[in-house]
Amino acid sequence: MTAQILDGKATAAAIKSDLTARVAALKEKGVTPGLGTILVGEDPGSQKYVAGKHRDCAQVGIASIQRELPATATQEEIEAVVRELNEDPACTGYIVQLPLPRGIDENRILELMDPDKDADGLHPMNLGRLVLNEPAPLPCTPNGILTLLRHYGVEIKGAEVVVVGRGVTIGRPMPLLLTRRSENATVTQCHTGTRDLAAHLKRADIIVAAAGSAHLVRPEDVKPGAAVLDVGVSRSAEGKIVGDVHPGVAEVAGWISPNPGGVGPMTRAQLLVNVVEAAERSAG
Ligand SMILES: Nc1nc2c(c(=O)[nH]1)N[C@@H](CN(C=O)c1ccc(C(=O)N[C@@H](CCC(=O)O)C(=O)O)cc1)CN2
Repeated sequence: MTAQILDGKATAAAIKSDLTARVAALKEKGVTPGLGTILVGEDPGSQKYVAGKHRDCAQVGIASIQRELPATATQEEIEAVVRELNEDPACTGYIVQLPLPRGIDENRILELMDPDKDADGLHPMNLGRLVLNEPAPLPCTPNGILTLLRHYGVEIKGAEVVVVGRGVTIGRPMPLLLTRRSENATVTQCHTGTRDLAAHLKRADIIVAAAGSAHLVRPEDVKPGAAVLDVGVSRSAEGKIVGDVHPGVAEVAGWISPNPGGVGPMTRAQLLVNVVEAAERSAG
């Protein structure tokens, strides 16, 4: 039997349709949400993701503020743009597209952001709030994954979840979201230091593969019926996306997120949710 598709594109479209109405209601109250993006360098992937974020904004009525700097930009030059967006009243929320070029202190840039304008939920204060179980904007990819699982009725409560990867945008925050009382999953975090990845994967009801290692999760590693979310992005010689999940996993899993068309569109939708929620808070 072939796995059911966790269709991120369709689910994101439904979220955007709801947000369009909420943005219209905000505008009637005199509040126009505005998303700022800071893109440093010419990485084609990052350029594509940022362009997608602004396309989404146009669709739902959010204003766009785009700042681009060359790959040669200094720490001080990037920080100056962060300060500018902190002060700009038209910018109600913003993101710094990651990764930043080598040599730039990413953590210092994130720390400089106004936490109330942090649309990615990656400011240390907001990550701390997540640890402390306080309200905060949630990191977009992990929250998008949860929304996708809920949308398709995949049982999270009590599930054994294996998260592969420990990056700041997905791997680190994902277990924090999954182990909240509202989710109540049991999480194992695997990474390059994990001794027997296959043994962990075989026990999982839900796998979140975010290692960036092509076809790391093989069909023989997956428990029949498991939900498998493919977050990894590697590129083939022809420039096509190759995920962390081998295509043969679709014959074993109960649910699978396509890549592209799964978690990526959910990441973008969740960013818009964060922007609209921040604007709604400011509108009172
Ligand atoms: N500041 C941030 N930087 C990065 C984040 C993030 O959440 N905040 N996550 C990733 C990149 N990312 C968002 O920025 C992102 C990745 C993928 C997609 C997406 O829609 N992908 C499409 C395929 C696009 C393609 O063909 O290349 C899909 O999966 O269908 C959106 C956003 C790292 N940086």
